[in-house]
Amino acid sequence: MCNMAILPSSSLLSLSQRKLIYPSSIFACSTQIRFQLGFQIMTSTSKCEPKSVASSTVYEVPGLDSHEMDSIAEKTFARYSSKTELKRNGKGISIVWYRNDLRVLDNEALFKAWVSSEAILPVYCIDPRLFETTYYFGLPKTGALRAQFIIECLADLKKNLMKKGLDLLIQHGKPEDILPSLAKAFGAHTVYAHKETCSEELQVERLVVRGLRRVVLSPAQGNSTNSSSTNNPKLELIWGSTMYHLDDLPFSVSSLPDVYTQFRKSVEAKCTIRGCIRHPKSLGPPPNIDDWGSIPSIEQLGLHLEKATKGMLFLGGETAALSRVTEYFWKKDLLKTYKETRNGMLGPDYSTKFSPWFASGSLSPRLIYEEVKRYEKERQANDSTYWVLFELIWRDYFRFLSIKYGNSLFHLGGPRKVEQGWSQEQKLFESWRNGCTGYPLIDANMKELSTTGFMSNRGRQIVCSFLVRDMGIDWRMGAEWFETCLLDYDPCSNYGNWTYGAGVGNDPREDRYFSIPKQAQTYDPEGEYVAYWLPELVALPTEKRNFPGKSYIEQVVPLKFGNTNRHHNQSMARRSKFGGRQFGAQRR
Ligand SMILES: Cc1cc2nc3c(=O)[nH]c(=O)nc-3n(C[C@H](O)[C@H](O)[C@H](O)COP(=O)(O)OP(=O)(O)OC[C@H]3O[C@@H](n4cnc5c(N)ncnc54)[C@H](O)[C@@H]3O)c2cc1C
Ligand SMILES: Nc1ncnc2c1ncn2[C@@H]1O[C@H](COP(=O)(O)OP(=O)(O)OP(=O)(O)O)[C@@H](O)[C@H]1O
Repeated sequence: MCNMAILPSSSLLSLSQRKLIYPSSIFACSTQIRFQLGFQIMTSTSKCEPKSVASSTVYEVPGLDSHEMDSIAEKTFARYSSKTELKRNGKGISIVWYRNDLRVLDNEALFKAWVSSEAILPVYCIDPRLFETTYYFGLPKTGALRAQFIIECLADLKKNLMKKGLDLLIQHGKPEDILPSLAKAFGAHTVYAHKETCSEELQVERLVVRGLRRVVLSPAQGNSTNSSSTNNPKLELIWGSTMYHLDDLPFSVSSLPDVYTQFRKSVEAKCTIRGCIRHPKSLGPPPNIDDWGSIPSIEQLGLHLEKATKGMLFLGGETAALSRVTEYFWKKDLLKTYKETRNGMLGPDYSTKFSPWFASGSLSPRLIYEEVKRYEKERQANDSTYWVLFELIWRDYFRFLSIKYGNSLFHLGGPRKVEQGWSQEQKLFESWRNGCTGYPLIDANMKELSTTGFMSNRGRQIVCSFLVRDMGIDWRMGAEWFETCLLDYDPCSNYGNWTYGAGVGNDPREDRYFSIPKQAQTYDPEGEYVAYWLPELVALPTEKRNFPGKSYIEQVVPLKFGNTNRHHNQSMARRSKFGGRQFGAQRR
């Protein structure tokens, strides 16, 4: 085992200190104005109306102080703990292998480990493969912003496990090396973990199983019911990443409908969502361990973050996740207007911002389901309260699709094996990645992504369409850049949405062109969003900010359909050359 020095809490960067650093060449955009003077942190007590947003505003998400967050977490833990006496009936030690499920609440792997043992050893492996490069284009596999977010998740998980009478063992290395050696050292009979669905993660699962097979436990340590003396620890994988459970689907996953609406209608009519797993008050004791390892700093991971001066700053961990739920649903009472605001781009409150915590597993979608139902009972039920669940069904759908379509999700032709010519022109791609295309709406979104690790759903659809349709660039380059940057990176949702956006997804009807002039007019009519990210546009009249002409950098490519004139809208009904429709407005 190789442990790194214990991280002093002061070395966890405070929210307002973060900014992703990339090699300077990536940001070789001469017109970029760095606006780093006198920024202001917005918290829940600040007025954060998008219209009055200053270019230097930093929004903490959630916008609550740590005292309030701790109190929210404590109350939520109490609400989601078991009200009845629960009994554990196992023997020996079991291991919980934490992966993308960095939470205590509604964690079935943790619960099963508790039931089946006398002591649980929770472990997280800092897998060096996560800090290598993306598959095709050699970009950083995990950017510094997401790495920092995960570091915070781990620190918070450790704290919450300790409150439950446990701890978190941090190990540096590959799970297939670490878990068998821990199972051997502790005589653990079972390793519990949440099941993943994409090939990189599945390969690790296979290697862990292989490693565990080589460990021989004594009959007293094992979980085998037969009398054989060759008793290996087992890997027990549990489904826990979706709102609808895989086993509850009304069809086998290989027969998953290729049209989302069919999937949604079918699960809504035929399935129920399971209640959250409720834990006992204490999950202890943990096994006796002298050195629980240390959470690495961002520098120890070989990455670097610069102090952030604008945009949203997310705090990792279950405590922050539960606090954001309380803030968005209960404190700010925003759930009731979600459907009207969800296509926004500026500020923390137009949408839930739950995705980074879903991706790290700090937040369970079933808990959100229960909270939506509670809100509907205690406050009101309307289209907006339903719509959050509607979007979560999309998330489920992409997860199930990743099982049905396997690696084709990552291949150029996608699940439909579409044959089409794509460009890999580096210069064009870099102008997109760096936010130097000459189209303010694209540039602002791309700068938001690299600065904060987040981009709105609206923005993601627009920049995806621009890259694949207007530039004709290989969509996997865009998907891999998202993989590097996104705090909420999830292979299923990311590659699923990219294949849809590129027109190679399983549903041929989801093949759409987003007209930038039309999108700008509809979603940023006064140029507030672009002016926030591109301060050089602030001085322009509001109606010119998205259409700055010569006062902004030159456009790197013409638009495929229509010009950049803001009155452009006549040609919207034309069919695209890709066979797809051109969309000026909302996707769904
Ligand atoms: C090209 C592209 C790439 C994307 N990559 C990712 C990704 O890697 N990880 C990720 O979580 N989402 C991804 N999305 C989906 C979506 O943009 C984000 O989930 C959403 O913007 C997160 O913000 P929010 O939590 O405020 O969402 P809200 O609007 O508040 O929605 C609530 C939740 O519903 C789910 N959801 C909403 N829209 C989608 C969607 N289109 N697909 C899947 N789930 C959805 C998310 O879990 C989200 O947190 C991508 C979308 C596009 C177009
Ligand atoms: N979690 C993940 N995140 C990103 N990419 C993933 C993930 N899991 C699997 N992939 C991608 O799945 C693909 C698997 O490729 P691999 O070579 O193993 O299988 P394949 O189907 O034979 O592909 P190919 O024919 O392109 O070589 C790669 O593109 C890999 O990046």
